[in-house]
Amino acid sequence: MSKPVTGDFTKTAGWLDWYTGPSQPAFTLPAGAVDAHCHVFGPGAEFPYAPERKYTPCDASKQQLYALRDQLGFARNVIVQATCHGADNRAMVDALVHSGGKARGVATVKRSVSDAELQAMHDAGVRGVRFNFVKRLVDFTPKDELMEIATRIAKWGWHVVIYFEAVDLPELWDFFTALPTTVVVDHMGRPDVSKPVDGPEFELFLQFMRQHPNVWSKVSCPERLSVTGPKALDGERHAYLDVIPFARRVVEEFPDRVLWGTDWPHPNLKDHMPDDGLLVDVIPNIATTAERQRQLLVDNPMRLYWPEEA
Ligand SMILES: O=C(O)c1cc(C(=O)O)oc(=O)c1
Repeated sequence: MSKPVTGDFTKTAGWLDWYTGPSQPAFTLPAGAVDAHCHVFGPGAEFPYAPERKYTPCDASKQQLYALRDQLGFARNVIVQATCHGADNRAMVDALVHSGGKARGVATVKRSVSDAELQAMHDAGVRGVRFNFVKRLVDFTPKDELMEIATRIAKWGWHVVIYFEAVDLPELWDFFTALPTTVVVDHMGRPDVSKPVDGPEFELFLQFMRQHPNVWSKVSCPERLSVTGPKALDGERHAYLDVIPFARRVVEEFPDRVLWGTDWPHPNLKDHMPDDGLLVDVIPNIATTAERQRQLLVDNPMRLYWPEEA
């Protein structure tokens, strides 16, 4: 893979660029596997980063994403609008239309979005909107605006992706449970994995899924959630052992409502940048049978993003 650059923009201090030359995973992905959470950044010279962004990344282009897809053995991608592009979805949509049908997307929109714009995004392959509640990433959007958007996009059969921190779930519960669509939680609602997997905080998240069959979860981002590692670097094929009980619990209880994604190019990691090949090798530790792996990587994402083929 080519090296990361940042054209016209200055990266946030301490920014870690994505890992070049990832390992070949030891785990062979099932045929038709979907990387259901990844991003494109710019390139900034072509698709400028949003003025209201909270970080400036290195560029991570569609060509670089698709090279990674092919190397790791994924068949398709779901490209999630990154907050550094705000509600300007051009980079993500451009990646979709140049994917040869192998990518679908999740957008960020404002109340002012027109039906014609939603239809154009649908035609390009967008199938959801993302609502972000992580305070370091976005400014606050009133819940009535978000509910209005959710009600509108439901007409296109889209779903809502939510990103929040575990401590904020009680306050957001009423809003989340009132959403009229399928709801997909990013990165298991960011559990604090130094707390017990059977403790009250993670139990609340499991209750959220148990009580609401429209709620799905991405069991992604061990590299972001891990406290004790070991890191997916230097040939380590048993990485992030502290996150595995959390992800495995979700996969075992809700096998038909889980998704997995690389999260490439891994925005805002401060500690290390994982080798994406070694990150793929975490999958068989969280989905431990061939059937669970096929549900996680093929059946579930196909049902949500390519229902016409599933
Ligand atoms: O935790 C994060 O920093 C992060 C950021 C973004 C984004 O900026 O869109 O997306 C993610 O999935 C995770």
